[in-house]
Amino acid sequence: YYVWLQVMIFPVIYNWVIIILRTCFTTIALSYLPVWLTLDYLADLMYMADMIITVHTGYLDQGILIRDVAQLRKRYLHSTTFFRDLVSLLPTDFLYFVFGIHAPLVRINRLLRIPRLNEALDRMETRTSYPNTFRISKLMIYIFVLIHWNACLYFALSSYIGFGSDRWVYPNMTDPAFASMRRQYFYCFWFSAQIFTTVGDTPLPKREEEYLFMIADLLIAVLVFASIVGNVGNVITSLRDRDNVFFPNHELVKAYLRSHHISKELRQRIDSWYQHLHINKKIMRENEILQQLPVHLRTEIAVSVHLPTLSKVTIFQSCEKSLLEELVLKLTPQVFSPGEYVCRKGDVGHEMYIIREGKLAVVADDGVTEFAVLGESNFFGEISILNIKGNKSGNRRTANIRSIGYSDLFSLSKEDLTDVLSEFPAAKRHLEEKGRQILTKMGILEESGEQEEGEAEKVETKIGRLERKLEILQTKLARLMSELESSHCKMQARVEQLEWEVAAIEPQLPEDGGGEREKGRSEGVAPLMTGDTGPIDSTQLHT
Ligand SMILES: Nc1ncnc2c1ncn2[C@@H]1O[C@@H]2COP(=O)(O)O[C@H]2[C@H]1O
Repeated sequence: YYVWLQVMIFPVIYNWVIIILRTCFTTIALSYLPVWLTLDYLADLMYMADMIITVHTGYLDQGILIRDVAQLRKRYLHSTTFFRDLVSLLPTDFLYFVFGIHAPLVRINRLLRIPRLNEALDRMETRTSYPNTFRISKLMIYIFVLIHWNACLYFALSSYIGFGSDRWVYPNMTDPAFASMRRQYFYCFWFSAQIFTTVGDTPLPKREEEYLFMIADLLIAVLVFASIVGNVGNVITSLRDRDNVFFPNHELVKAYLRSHHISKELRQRIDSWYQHLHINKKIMRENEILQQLPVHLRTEIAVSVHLPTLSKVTIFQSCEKSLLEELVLKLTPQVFSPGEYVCRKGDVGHEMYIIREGKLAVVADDGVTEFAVLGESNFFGEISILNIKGNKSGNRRTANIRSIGYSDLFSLSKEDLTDVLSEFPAAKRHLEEKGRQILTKMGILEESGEQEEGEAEKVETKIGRLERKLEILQTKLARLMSELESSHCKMQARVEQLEWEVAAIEPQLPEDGGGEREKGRSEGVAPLMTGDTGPIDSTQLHT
């Protein structure tokens, strides 16, 4: 349907441009008559096909897609669209027999199909990846059609007043320079464009008709001019807004730095950081941008953008997809400049980092000795946030990490990491193992801590086992309770039934039946009835 809408742009624009052209420029109309007639009927065929396609196009009714043709037909036939479509296809061409073939104005009803053009352009605008370019192009098309109509009307008015009768109208056709068809159209278009762009370099009108034409044109021109300015302004604003959403606002930061007399060197570093972001299209505020989307779509986007990076990270390679999906939404992009420290030894750790791009060095306190170089898909900063048992440095950073060039990292906060790892113990063990290796190498891992940890682990396993057993026992108890309850209910029903049966037998017993009963009682037989009508209770029955 979307493709068809795009196809429909052609016949609609054709009618909007050509009908008025042929009406006003009779030479153009008559010279290419066979071409125009062919195109006319081709456009009519497309109009017809459009009506058929509309009947077969489903629509959403309270979120449900209706595709039933009977329903679709009913809806279309009862709509104003159908009426308008029908009028736009009325065979007004028969009026050629009355007004002659040189009166294409009889087809003016074809212009009624304009809503189709608007619908097509609206849909394209929402789908295009370049909405601003599209908006400007759309505006240009509208302005072109407007100038074209005005050009045609100017030529028609000139013809009515008389070509060359004064300086304002179209020059006399006897002048060979103005006789050709192309020159006629281009001159009129140029004249009309001059008015609409408010250049105002047109000859002064002489007659009242000319004044009226100019006044109407100038009024429209004001609107055209305002809409051009407004639209272009909107495009510029939306481009700036987009930049401000994608990247931190540079202008604002610059103004702040200036007002606080920040050193030139630092300002330059900040400028080059901004430059790096823009040139390499490093979007810093992904989470904010995607915030407006529903969670499932946000996850899908984040997964498709970042999963390739995450799945290259060793600890996450063996992880389930669900862990990565959870993780991916919690990552915050960060960019570090050359020579900048990501973390310094002894600082309290609040987050760990995954390297997306770039190189970072693990450096000694002298800032020169490099212990290791970390590259793409490596991670660091996990030791201080994992609470590894026996880690002498506690929650402090164990090393200095410095960015060699520009480095593009993902940071993951301690809270988010703890959240995710609580559900994925295998990944936690993996991370801790790597941390422990580094700590052992550095000699800052207490053995007793490790043993303690081992014991703690054993206790944890035992607790886990006991918890599971307790759970099983609880389930069994619940089952027994429900069985007991159901047998109790059955018993009660049985007793009630017996009561009714006894009550039914009672009146038929012989007179001395009471004596028998007394006898039975004295012999120790449990009584079934406490009175003549009173019910027995279940405890009595049990005894
Ligand atoms: N020798 C090393 N090789 C690789 N990474 C290291 C080395 N030493 C420290 N790190 C990492 O550097 C990080 C500094 O902060 P953390 O102590 O939180 O966690 C540390 C480790 O992830």
